[in-house]
Amino acid sequence: MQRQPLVIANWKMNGDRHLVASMAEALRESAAKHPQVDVVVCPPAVLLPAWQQAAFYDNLKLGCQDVNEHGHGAHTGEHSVALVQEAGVSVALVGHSERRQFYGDTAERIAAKVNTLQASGMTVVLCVGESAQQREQEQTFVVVAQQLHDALQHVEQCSNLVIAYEPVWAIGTGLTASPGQAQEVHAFIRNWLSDKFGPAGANLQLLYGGSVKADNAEQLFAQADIDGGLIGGASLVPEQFVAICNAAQTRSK
Ligand SMILES: O=C(CO)COP(=O)(O)O
Repeated sequence: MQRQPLVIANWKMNGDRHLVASMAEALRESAAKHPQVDVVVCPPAVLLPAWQQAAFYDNLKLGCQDVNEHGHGAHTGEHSVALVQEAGVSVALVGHSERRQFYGDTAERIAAKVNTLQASGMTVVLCVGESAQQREQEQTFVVVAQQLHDALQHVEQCSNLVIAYEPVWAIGTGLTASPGQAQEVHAFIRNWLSDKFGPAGANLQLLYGGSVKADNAEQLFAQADIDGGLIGGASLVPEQFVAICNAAQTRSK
């Protein structure tokens, strides 16, 4: 079965209403050039209403960068699944390395978030990836397998699940994994998912993230097990992001 290409913008703590307007317009204008590509934008939560107001096209969805694992209550500063859904969100990133490193996303919390999201029917984009030191010590596969195991240990069926491989050393550094390095880990992840979930696991969309730009996207997306990208810096520049969406379209041909 052919997997639909998918490109996700992670704006992190960047952007404003003007960028929402210019990005929405650029995407709308280019939509005809990437009709087979699912595009998701994950702005900071306060910009979700601005995105909701911006005109939409069929394959564009809204995402959030994180959610709280609890349903509601005294969790100052946090957003529940119900709150982000109210803002039009249907896709959530979970376990981004910045949240793992700096904002207390332990393996247990990540698993709890995955479970809460799965129960809601939202699409989970689980982020995994090794640090530079772990790669040097040849721990990449061990680390990625452990992260997958920890996050998915209570998950029995894998609908609405996407895995993003984001090597920490490639995020925001300009150091992209080579297509070969990225493919090797994606193939490993696909095997792992196949072992756990069977054919449905083997057919999940897998994304690469880490310094994807307009000029390296096509080569990365051409790899057998890479179905698209999770884009940080380049998702803040309309021409760059549109070019990356166009590169994903070539994959589906
Ligand atoms: O962390 C990322 C996306 O989630 C990748 O960020 P960059 O594309 O800026 O390296």
